[in-house]
Amino acid sequence: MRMKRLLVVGRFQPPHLGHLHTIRWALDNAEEVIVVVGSAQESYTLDNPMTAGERVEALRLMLEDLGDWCGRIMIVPVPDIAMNKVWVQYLKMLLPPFDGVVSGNELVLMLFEDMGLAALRPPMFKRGECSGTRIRRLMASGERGWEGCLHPGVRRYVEEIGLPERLRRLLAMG
Ligand SMILES: Nc1ncnc2c1ncn2[C@@H]1O[C@H](COP(=O)(O)OP(=O)(O)OP(=O)(O)O)[C@@H](O)[C@H]1O
Ligand SMILES: NC(=O)c1ccc[n+]([C@@H]2O[C@H](COP(=O)(O)O)[C@@H](O)[C@H]2O)c1
Repeated sequence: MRMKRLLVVGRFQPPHLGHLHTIRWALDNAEEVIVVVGSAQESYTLDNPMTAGERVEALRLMLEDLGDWCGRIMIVPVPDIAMNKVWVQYLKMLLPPFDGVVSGNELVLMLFEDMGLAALRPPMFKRGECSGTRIRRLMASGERGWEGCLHPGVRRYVEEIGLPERLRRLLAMG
């Protein structure tokens, strides 16, 4: 049965084609999708180089391709909290009502299941290539090979904000 509203949770550092695949999959399973930009307080670190605002902007560029579907998607940045047990309650306070989550993250799936909500694991898309960790590692070491995992709009955007250079400098700082 199609649900009313599902969350897609991630850090989106940066948003890549695997994420686009998962958001499409969530839209097949729910009338509306809320893309939760997690760890919104983080920026300018090797694991979380982009600000929440930059991630929101990049996601919007990527989701433009979904055309009319865009009206069914909300993007909400959410800072982390120290207490995992009440995280889903915290999301309930911040967001419109939702039926469950789409995620490949074990902790996220467990926290939603324990609250009696739907916890759906999406199929992976080119996981070997489309991984935030891999993309950031290549950028930080000045290598190419990450471009094909990004939507053209996101590719242009990360070059505009100087993300590869930011990662190189963060790596050099140690
Ligand atoms: N290649 C992929 N195909 C489909 N879905 C993906 C893919 N990569 C990530 N996802 C989905 O996006 C969610 C959030 O992912 P996240 O932002 O952690 O991306 P990531 O590439 O795994 O990043 P990182 O390597 O930095 O942890 C995951 O739980 C998963 O559901
Ligand atoms: N206690 C919390 O704030 C809490 C718990 C579980 C997941 N999260 C967040 O959800 C997101 C999950 O995304 P990833 O799958 O990219 O790790 C992360 O930003 C993570 O920090 C936060």
